[in-house]
Amino acid sequence: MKSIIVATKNKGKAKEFEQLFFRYGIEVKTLLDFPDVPDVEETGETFAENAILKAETIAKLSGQYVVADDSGLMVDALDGRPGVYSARYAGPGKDDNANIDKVLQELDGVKEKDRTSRFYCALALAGPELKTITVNGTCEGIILQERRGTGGFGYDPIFYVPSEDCSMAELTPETKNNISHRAQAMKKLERYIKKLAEAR
Ligand SMILES: O=c1[nH]c(=O)c2ncn([C@@H]3O[C@H](COP(=O)(O)OP(=O)(O)OP(=O)(O)O)[C@@H](O)[C@H]3O)c2[nH]1
Ligand SMILES: [Mg+2]
Repeated sequence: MKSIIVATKNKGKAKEFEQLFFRYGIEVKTLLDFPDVPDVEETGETFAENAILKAETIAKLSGQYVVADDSGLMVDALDGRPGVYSARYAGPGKDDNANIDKVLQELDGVKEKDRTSRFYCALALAGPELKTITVNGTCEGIILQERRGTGGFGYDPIFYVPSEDCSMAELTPETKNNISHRAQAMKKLERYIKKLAEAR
């Protein structure tokens, strides 16, 4: 296998997956390369359900091996929100900035020790003659009072990573791809990816 489809229309994720799969010599195509493919509705109640939904739908359509990512931010003081609704937290049509504003507003007055949170990533691998595989990864952090850094995407500017002493948006792409929830999940998928890479 020289290439794989990652069933995402998120440019930030697409970039990260290009780098993550490059390590295995695999080229990534995303749904940004196939603009006519309709959105897969994320009707699941969990990250894993949504990742399976996206991977299996696109695998069926394409007949190829597909990885899908469903991920999000879970804030303890908000009972785990934004959670599976992370991409659309501030409402339909709103962007990353509006989502960040909503989280900061909801945490207004909450002390640092109570601003604990984590990013969660579920990955599903689906394809011909393959029982769909799901894995997950997490990354622990603290929600900052204000934005820091310009890298990454989504909630990265307000997500402080204690082990690196900076926000996720201040990390180099290489470091984010070594420590992130997505990187942790990819490590668990590694042996399956390697097998597929060798098989074709
Ligand atoms: O700061 C962040 N750093 C990350 O590393 C990260 N990973 C996920 N997220 C947030 O969670 C949503 C996923 O929702 P999601 O899995 O449905 O993806 P999406 O709708 O953006 O694209 P698609 O893959 O479904 O096409 C995203 O939009 C982001 O708001 C992140 N935020
Ligand atoms: Mg989505």
